[in-house]
Amino acid sequence: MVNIVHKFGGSSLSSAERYQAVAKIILANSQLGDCVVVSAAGKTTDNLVKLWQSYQQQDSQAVSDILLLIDNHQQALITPLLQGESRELAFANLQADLAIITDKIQQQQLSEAWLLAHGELWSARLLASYLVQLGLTAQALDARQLFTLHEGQLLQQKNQQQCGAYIATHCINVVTGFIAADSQGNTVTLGRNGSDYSATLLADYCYAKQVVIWTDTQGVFSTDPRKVKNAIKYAKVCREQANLLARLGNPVLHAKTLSPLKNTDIKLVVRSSFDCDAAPTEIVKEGYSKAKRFITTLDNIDLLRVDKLSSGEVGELSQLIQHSLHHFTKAGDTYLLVPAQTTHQIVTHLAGRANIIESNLSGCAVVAATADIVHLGEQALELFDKQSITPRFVHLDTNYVLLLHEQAIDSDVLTLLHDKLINKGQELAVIVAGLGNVGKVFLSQLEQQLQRLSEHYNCKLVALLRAKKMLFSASGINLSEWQSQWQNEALDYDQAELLGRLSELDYEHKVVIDITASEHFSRLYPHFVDLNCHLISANKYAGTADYDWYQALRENLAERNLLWRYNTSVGAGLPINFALADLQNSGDRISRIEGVFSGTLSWLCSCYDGRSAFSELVFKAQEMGYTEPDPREDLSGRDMQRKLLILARDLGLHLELDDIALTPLMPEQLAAGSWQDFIDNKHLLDEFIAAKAALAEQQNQLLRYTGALSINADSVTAQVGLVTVDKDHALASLKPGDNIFVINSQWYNENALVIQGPGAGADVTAAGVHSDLYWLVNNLK
Ligand SMILES: NC(=O)C1=CN([C@@H]2O[C@H](COP(=O)(O)OP(=O)(O)OC[C@H]3O[C@@H](n4cnc5c(N)ncnc54)[C@H](OP(=O)(O)O)[C@@H]3O)[C@@H](O)[C@H]2O)C=CC1
Ligand SMILES: N[C@@H](CC=O)C(=O)O
Repeated sequence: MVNIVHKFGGSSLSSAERYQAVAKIILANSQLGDCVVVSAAGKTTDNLVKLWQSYQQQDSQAVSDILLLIDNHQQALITPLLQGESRELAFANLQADLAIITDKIQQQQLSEAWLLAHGELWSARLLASYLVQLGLTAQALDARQLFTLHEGQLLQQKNQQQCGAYIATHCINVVTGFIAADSQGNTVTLGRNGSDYSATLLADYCYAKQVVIWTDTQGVFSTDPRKVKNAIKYAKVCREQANLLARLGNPVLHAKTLSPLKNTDIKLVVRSSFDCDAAPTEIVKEGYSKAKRFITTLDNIDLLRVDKLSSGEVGELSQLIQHSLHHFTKAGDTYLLVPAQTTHQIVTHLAGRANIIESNLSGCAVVAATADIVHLGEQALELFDKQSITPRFVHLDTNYVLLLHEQAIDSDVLTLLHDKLINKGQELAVIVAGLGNVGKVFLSQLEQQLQRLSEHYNCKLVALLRAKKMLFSASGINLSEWQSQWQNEALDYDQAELLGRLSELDYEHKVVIDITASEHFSRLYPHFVDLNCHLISANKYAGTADYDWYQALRENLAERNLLWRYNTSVGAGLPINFALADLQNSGDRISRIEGVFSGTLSWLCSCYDGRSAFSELVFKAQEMGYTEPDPREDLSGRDMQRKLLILARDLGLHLELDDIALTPLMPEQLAAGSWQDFIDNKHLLDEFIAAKAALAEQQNQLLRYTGALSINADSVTAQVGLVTVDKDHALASLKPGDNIFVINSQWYNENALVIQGPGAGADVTAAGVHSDLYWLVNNLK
């Protein structure tokens, strides 16, 4: 059974290295029975077209030059790819083909389509032989055996039978794109982008599940990414919009390509063969994706008014000029938008029924949801007015607006237009994990905050996750009644379901906000990144995971242009990460960070005076929401050790957690066992602290838990642990619960930069997570 039909265009096969890359893709993404449709390699079709023209002009010198060029090019592909007998056979076949072509030229019997077909034939033969050499079972198939047209119409039943007969289930079928046969067996071509069409036809005839168009762009973008740097690549586009874009001249997909998929469930995917890791665009059935916004530019366009134009006729004209055409009705008249170089052909064909209304115009079409289109049209006109661009023709339709002018739209104007019309329409899906102490406060402020953010960006809360349950609503959870929605609709927590739901989310951006304290959840970050999610973490586990994992995560994020904020993982809401980033970005070199980085330990040390047991204070700190879910994470010094590691890595240091020396604030035997075991043995903690405090008191000193990171030219040292300080020391008067970060750098050398304030607590931490979300939204703008 055919599972996938892959299609590789000419640029994907332009060199021997590209063939190798394509073979790798096939190896990784195919199973036996799948089809691979190929175009002519690199510039082969252009060369064959030149050969045809030279033949027609009877320019024999040019004919032999081009034949030599073609021969050399094919040899340059065959030589490095094939070895031994298969290389010899490929050379022999090529020479035989060139001899027949030469013979037909001499006999004046050359036909254009037959000649052009060689490009695809050579690609299919070479790729199939190369796959066989790599150990795969593969066969090359000539699509003239599969697709027959009679008077320009596909013979559907016959073609389906032929596909059934020739497509083998035991091998990879490498099929020539672009070509078919007529009912007499003569070669015909399927026109511009014909190979894409071959792929979707084949998928339809073979009941394939999916067509993957491997190309040199990464997918379908909101506008031309070569002209607008921040063009958005969409993960999903519905067929109706893809069709409209194709008719309006968007080069990624041709309207014809989509036609065989009508009324089928076949998935169409556009992927880059040059960057296989890049997320693709999926073209989905109506209703499976929300309408997106696009600006597609038009150049050298003529506008014709045509009497009584039927849709069938538009198809015929499109076939005639080998180009998609768009027609529309305005005030009872039918208009046709045509590439200026084809106007003559069309006007002649329509024999007096077409009038040229405007010629040689440029402009753009803004495509969007019906509800937005009037507003977007007005905004576009306003912007053009400011740029002194006067429209010659404007047409507002249900899901697009067409604006044609004399001046071409340069990339500066297109960027402005894109910022104004497209970026504003983007949506961010917010997924919140963790509804504990901090998460609940964060959520209680979210409705108001999303309102505020909506001035910059549309954000919707689409998922809430807890340890055992999760709630999804792709269209947005109503924040004023999320509790009842949770009660009625929350599902059992299931990791596969969670990842599946995230992958289905049809938003321009997604962010997972991790307010759990779960190491297991942090281990899902690479999956979230694969699903194109930005990350915000209050959770410290990912930032302190082993270095290789951490580094791979960072690299994956960077490759996908995704952002990761984790300001609250150190110092709760204090802007410590901002400050360090700022200093480094301004060229400063940080040499030391020291201080108190635990709200819990700060509060415990400051409040302990021996009058109440230390363990009672621990329970109080837990109640106040300062501690980690298991307060031993704080008492062990581990939480503070994690914070120092996060800061160290932010300074570019390649440290692991255990590179930071640690002395705990509790006896070692309390670390093991359950929290109840700890409670049962709390006297051990009380005695441990009382003894330390008494010793300190003898020196007229106090207990403090501090950390320090020192970076010298030849060494880095880092530790967290219990110290004693004089009663007049700055740390002695630290407000209970406050953190303090004392930063020395090249510029803050003698006189350190100090950041101080509450370092734990649900309110400040939730505020810090909101600050990260605000930062993210601003950076998405
Ligand atoms: N408290 C503070 O002052 C500060 C805390 N932080 C960090 O914020 C995070 C949250 O702290 P806090 O709110 O106090 O912790 P809580 O223990 O109060 O809340 C943790 C939440 O995470 C949920 N959870 C646990 N495992 C998973 C999982 N696998 N998937 C989804 N949800 C899960 C829990 O679910 P359930 O409700 O079902 O148990 C709970 O809702 C921690 O990482 C902490 O280090 C950072 C700065 C300051
Ligand atoms: N338990 C932590 C909370 C913040 O990270 C602390 O006390 O600092």
